This record gives sequence, C-alpha cells and structure tokens, in this order.
Amino acid sequence: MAEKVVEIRDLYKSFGDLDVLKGVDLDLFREENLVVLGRSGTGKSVLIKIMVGLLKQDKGQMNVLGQEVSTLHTKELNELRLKIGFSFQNSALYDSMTVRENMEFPLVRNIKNLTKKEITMRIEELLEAVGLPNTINQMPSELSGGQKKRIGVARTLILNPEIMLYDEPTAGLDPITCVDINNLINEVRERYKTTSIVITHDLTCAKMTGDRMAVLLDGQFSSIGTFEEVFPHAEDKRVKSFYDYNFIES
Ligand SMILES: Nc1ncnc2c1ncn2[C@@H]1O[C@H](COP(=O)(O)OP(=O)(O)OP(=O)(O)O)[C@@H](O)[C@H]1O
Repeated sequence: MAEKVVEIRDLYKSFGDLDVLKGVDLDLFREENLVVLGRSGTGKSVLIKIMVGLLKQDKGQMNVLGQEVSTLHTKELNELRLKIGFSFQNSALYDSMTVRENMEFPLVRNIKNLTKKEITMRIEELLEAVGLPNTINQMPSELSGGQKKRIGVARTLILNPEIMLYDEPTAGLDPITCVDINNLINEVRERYKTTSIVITHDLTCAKMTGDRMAVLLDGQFSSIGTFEEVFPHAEDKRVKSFYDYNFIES
C-alpha cells in the first residue's frame, strides 16, 4: 500500500452561517496526481489553506506528511510549507525581476550559504526541466502565458517540494498550450517524484494529469476515483454536468 502523504478526516469549516466544508474525507498517496474539481465557491481554496495552515478547521483532522497541521507552531509550520510548493493560477512572477531573479528569490530567502554558482546551476537545471533553458535573463513581460506558467512551476520546484499544488494550471491558455502544461505536470512528477494536487475546472486537464479525481460538492467529496469511474457515467446530475459542459477528446 502506498504511503499516505495527506490524510483528511471528517473536516469541517464554516464562516458564520456559511458551512463550507461538511465532513471532508480524503487520502493523497505518495507520487500520485490527484485532481480536485468543484464549482466556484465550493471550498477548494479553503481546503488548501487549511492544508498549509493559513486557516484552521473547526473540527476534524488535516494530517500532512505525518503531522496534524492545526497543532503546529510557526517554526514547524514554516518547515512544512517549504515541503509544499504552491503554483499560483496567475504564475505570480514579479514583473520587475528577470526570470533568474524571480527564481533566486525563494532560494536565497529559504536556503542559506548557497554559492552564486550553486544558485545558477539550480536555476539552469529547472529551466531546462520546464523546457525553457534560454529565458534566464528575460523579463516576464517578454514571455507568453504558457511560458510564464512554466517558469512559475520551475520557481515552485526550486525548493524541492514533496507536494505540488497546482491551482488552475491551464486557466487562460489555448488548447494546445494546455496540453503542453498537462504534459509538464506529468513530467514533473516523473522527474522529481512529487505528489500533486491539481485544482481545475478543465476536464481535459483532469483526464490527462489525474490518477484519481475528487469532486467537491456541497461540502464533501461526493465522488473519488479514476476518470472513468467518476465520469462519464456519473449518476449524480451535478457531477455529470461537469462532464457535459467540457469538451473531452475521445
Ligand atoms: N476568510 C474567509 N472568510 C469568510 N468567508 C470565506 C473566507 N474564505 C472563504 N470564504 C467563503 O468560503 C466559500 C468557499 O470559498 P473558496 O475560495 O474555497 O472557493 P473555491 O472553491 O476555491 O472557488 P474558486 O473555484 O472560485 O476559486 C466562499 O463562499 C467564500 O466566500
């Protein structure tokens, strides 16, 4: 049985009268890619925030890499966060910095005593891994949307995270670039042995990258399984509507 990297049990979170998470159970196994689907406002971000200790659950367990997140103090939480790489929807590159500077930033802030040569080698290795070896001196404004996403992924990988969180990795990209990014997510797993959560509304992305899908509906994961198990014969109308509103290649 594969090692559990994340174990969520009976997790609840409300904001005033708004009950967002209502008994969430989920396991994430080492080196799997798990896709989380759910309509806007269903609580995907709240779940991720609880996972990285930015929010606390009202009830239930959020165990990440063997630790209950809600019990961690600042120092332990910071150590845990270094093991979780968050790839933002908008790539979150600093526009005023070159690609090199963007990538150097998390590295020198978190790992002391690296030589200039070590830093350059690490940046070059990751730029090569995401297929953009010649962009090191470019500004973000000179890059396409797909290239920015790749640099964002490279920057997230620079601290060697065990878990990668991809937030809407294909949002705003043309279909061909989406396929490139989906391939990149799979290549990253192969090369760096990461465990990933991919949050997406894009079922082609889900199908290409996910070993399992987890659909968040009404505060719980209603369906968890392979793409074929969850779609396309879903009985729940809300799950089926995800499938019906997406174009899926046969
Ligand atoms: N700090 C907060 N205080 C009050 N309400 C909050 C807070 N954070 C989230 N919410 C509410 O919780 C609900 C779930 O929000 P969340 O951001 O997790 O949705 P989501 O599934 O990530 O949506 P999207 O796909 O649009 O990003 C929303 O109704 C939101 O307004």
